[in-house]
Formats: sequence, C-alpha cells, structure tokens
Amino acid sequence: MTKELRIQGLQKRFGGLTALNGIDIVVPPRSVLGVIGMNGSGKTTMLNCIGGLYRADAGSIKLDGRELVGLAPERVALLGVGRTFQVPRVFPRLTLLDNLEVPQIPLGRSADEVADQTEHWLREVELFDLRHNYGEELSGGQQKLLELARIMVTRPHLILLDEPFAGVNPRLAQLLITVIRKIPAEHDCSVVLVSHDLTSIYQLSDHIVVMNEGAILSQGDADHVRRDPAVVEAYLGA
Ligand SMILES: Nc1ncnc2c1ncn2[C@@H]1O[C@H](COP(=O)(O)OP(=O)(O)OP(=O)(O)O)[C@@H](O)[C@H]1O
Repeated sequence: MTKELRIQGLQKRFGGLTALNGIDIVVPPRSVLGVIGMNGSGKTTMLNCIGGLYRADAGSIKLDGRELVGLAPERVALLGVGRTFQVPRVFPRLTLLDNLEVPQIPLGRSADEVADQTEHWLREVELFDLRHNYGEELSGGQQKLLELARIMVTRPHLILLDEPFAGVNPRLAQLLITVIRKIPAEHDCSVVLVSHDLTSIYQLSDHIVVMNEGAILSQGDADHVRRDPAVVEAYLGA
C-alpha cells in the first residue's frame, strides 16, 4: 500500500551554506509532487536527504510515520523508496534483462516473479526488443527509461525522479510522461518529480512546490503556482 511522505522542518547545511532552510511538504499516497526552482535552490539536496545520501541537520522525513533521517540509502530503498539521478546510473556492462533482475535479488522473489516483473517493465518502457543489449548501448534517453524501469521492478511506495526529461528527445520524453502518469494509480506508488521542464511538471503534478534559495517560495496546483506573482517574478526577473 502506498504511504504518505511527510517532511517537516528539513534543514541541510554545507559549511556556511544553508541548502535547505526548514522545508515542510506532505506527499499524499498515490500522488505526484512536482518540484521546480532555480539552479542551486536545493531540489537535488532534498531528494538526497529523502533517499539517505545526505543526512539532514534538522527536521524529519517520515514515510507513513517511519523516520527516514539517519537511515543509510540501502535501508531507505528497502523501505520502498526508489531514486533516479540526473545522469542515469544503469549498469553499462550488463544486459537490459540483468539490469532489471539485479535489483530484485535482495527481495527474495521466485525466478518466475523476477522474469514477469522484468518483462513487464521492459515492455512498459518499450525496451523489450533490446533486452539482450548492454546498458551502455542505449541512448541517454533510453537509459533514463531503463533506470525508471529498474526502480519500478522493486515495486516501490515512493519514487524520486531527478530531472528525468533532461537531454531526452521529445519522443522518449513523451513516453516517459506516459509511463510516469500511470504509476500512482496502477502501481500504488507516489512520485516526487524534480524538473526544469515546466510543461511536463504542469501536466503530471497533483501538487507543485517552487523552491528558492533553500526555502519554499510557493506551493499549490499548477494554476495556483503559474499565477503566483512571487513565482512569476522569480522566473522572469523583477
Ligand atoms: N555535496 C555538497 N557540498 C557542498 N555544497 C553542496 C553539495 N550539494 C549541494 N550543494 C550546494 O547546495 C545548494 C543546493 O544545491 P542543489 O544541487 O540541491 O540545487 P538544485 O536546486 O538541485 O540545483 P540544479 O537545478 O542546478 O540541479 C547549492 O548551492 C549547491 O552548490
């Protein structure tokens, strides 16, 4: 069952720089949260704190009441949080089949279940015909699709997508949008989507958070955020 993500008072500093300055966000079950903001506003840092790559200095991050702050990335992953990266991290020397089978090893699934999940997700991202190819043979956009499939085979409760559309050609970007849109309802999983691609964010998100210098500048649905004078000013300049 999908779980609620509740972030309260999240702070992260790097030396004298405050990258996150008291962030409060709730991501309800089966929803898509879009996160936008200028370069350096703290979007990736927030994903890194949720995923356990960075330890927050203050605040809490709870997945259905379970505190994630202080857990190692592997523990967070085992609790059902999947993560993709700005530069996709597929296994370059493994076939696509192996890329999707490896993450299922710790889950103790039967061989049939592993094969079913693998085939399902390779078809979903339209890479099944390339299943015997190596990760490194894919284009950058195909690698982003494979990376998404690789976290989805674990049946996560929450996925964190960092710039999934960056450097992806329009056809594959549209396929990514189609796949991401179905995830909450069909796979009972919430999505936190960080992107500079406002059109995709507006299309996909139930709720949008606009970050600025480590704080939340605005939040609401697409209509609210698009019209918020503070957002217009931040994006278009005063
Ligand atoms: N590991 C780190 N060490 C030091 N400073 C860091 C580290 N990670 C991030 N920062 C700093 O924290 C601030 C927020 O960075 P972050 O990458 O979270 O921003 P972002 O909104 O994701 O930016 P972009 O849109 O460019 O990816 C920046 O000033 C960045 O330089």
